[in-house]
Amino acid sequence: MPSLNSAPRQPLTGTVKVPGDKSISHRSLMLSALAVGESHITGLLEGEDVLATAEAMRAMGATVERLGDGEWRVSGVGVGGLMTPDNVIDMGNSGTSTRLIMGLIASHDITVTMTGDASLRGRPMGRVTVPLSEVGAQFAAREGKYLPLTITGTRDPMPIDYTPPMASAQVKSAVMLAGLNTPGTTTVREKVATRDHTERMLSAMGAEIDVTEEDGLRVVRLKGQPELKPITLEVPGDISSSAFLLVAASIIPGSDVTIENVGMNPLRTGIVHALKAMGGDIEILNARTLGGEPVADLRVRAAALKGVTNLPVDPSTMIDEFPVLFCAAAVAEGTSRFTGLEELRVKESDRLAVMAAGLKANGVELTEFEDGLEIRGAGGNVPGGGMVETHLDHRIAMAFSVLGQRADTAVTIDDASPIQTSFPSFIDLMTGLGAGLTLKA
Ligand SMILES: O=C(O)C1=C[C@@H](OP(=O)(O)O)[C@@H](O)[C@H](O)C1
Ligand SMILES: C=C(OP(=O)(O)O)C(=O)O
Repeated sequence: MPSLNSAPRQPLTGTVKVPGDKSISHRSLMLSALAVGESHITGLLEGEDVLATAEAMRAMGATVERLGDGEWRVSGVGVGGLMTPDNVIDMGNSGTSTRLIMGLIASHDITVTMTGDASLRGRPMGRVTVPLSEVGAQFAAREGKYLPLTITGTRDPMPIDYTPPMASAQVKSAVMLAGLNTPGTTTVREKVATRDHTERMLSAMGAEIDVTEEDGLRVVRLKGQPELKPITLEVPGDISSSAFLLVAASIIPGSDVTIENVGMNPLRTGIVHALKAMGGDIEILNARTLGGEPVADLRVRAAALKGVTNLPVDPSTMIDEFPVLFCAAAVAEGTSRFTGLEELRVKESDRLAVMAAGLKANGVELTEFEDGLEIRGAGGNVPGGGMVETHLDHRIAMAFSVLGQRADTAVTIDDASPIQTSFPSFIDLMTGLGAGLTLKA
């Protein structure tokens, strides 16, 4: 369990690319595994979460091969062609792999047992077992809702019309993916629009998928049992990974960083708007489209950030970026107040409680609410000197690596290993730009 020491070194300067988008990488492997023919993917994120998806799709019969750095070839089994794996599948730390693959299995006549690490085994699965039971799948889960869990899909799936009670792209996608091998039309009605990578990719692969606005809801309808065409896809850089660089360069005086090829799907760009609302200096350059998704280069320069009490963005457009945004608020001048964030309590860790504890340990003043945090910014360096417990959460480890760059005394992160799940090159990339990050065995 290597710990990580974060202390200021020099301004961040340079031009970099971050690894491929995690959400798009997962979906590219799952959907190409169901296509008829050979798909070719470049820029795939080779973090542990996506590798867990690759292994699971292989275990269920697809041919998934790594050709080189980020370059993968997948031969699909066709919609309806998944097979029962000959062992338990281990999803590691990845909620997205678990919930989306449960959707795929639900409408296949196969049985799969899934497990994961201590973090994943504590995350709620009822949010997907409830709608997937309506489809006809059966579940045996620990305490009715946790991994390890055995799912038995049905040979006779029902198309459902489902309105998820929470804003979750994973729940929406699980239901849509179950709808793939289901006759008739599967419908999901979202109260709040969440990331639409599943919809975009299914449409690019030839599925009939239709998105409308009805009675204030975003309604997605998928016609079942399409033949999916294979894809040739270049995965854009992950804006959620870029967020650590955006905040770091904003708060470290003298920084000037350009991140090339960042995915700018409008349902993911909340962090850019949030930082701008705090006085951040971010330029969006060279906007273009790549593989059905908008991308751009982002130039970020240091700025004197101000606290924000009324964030002008929907939380779902930056849900994984709140830990690092809280660190920006800790350094900003004035008080920030973030609410409507109850979903953060069911991520890899309880991100409200774990961030509150780590910030307090480093001298930041704050109040924790049921659904958010109020953070009283230092208007400059935070005291630091604290030990942060990451609780197997990559975003916590990376957020505090960023905060340490504006601390009077170094910040220590107890365990850097979770960073491997989503951003394996994080420490090298940050130190290459000028950050002071040191791993301790
Ligand atoms: O669909 C996806 O790829 C994801 C959806 C989000 O989860 P929820 O659906 O639980 O909000 C996000 O936190 C996760 O990192 C990736
Ligand atoms: C919540 C996250 O991922 P997952 O739900 O896939 O574990 C994340 O990456 O921050």
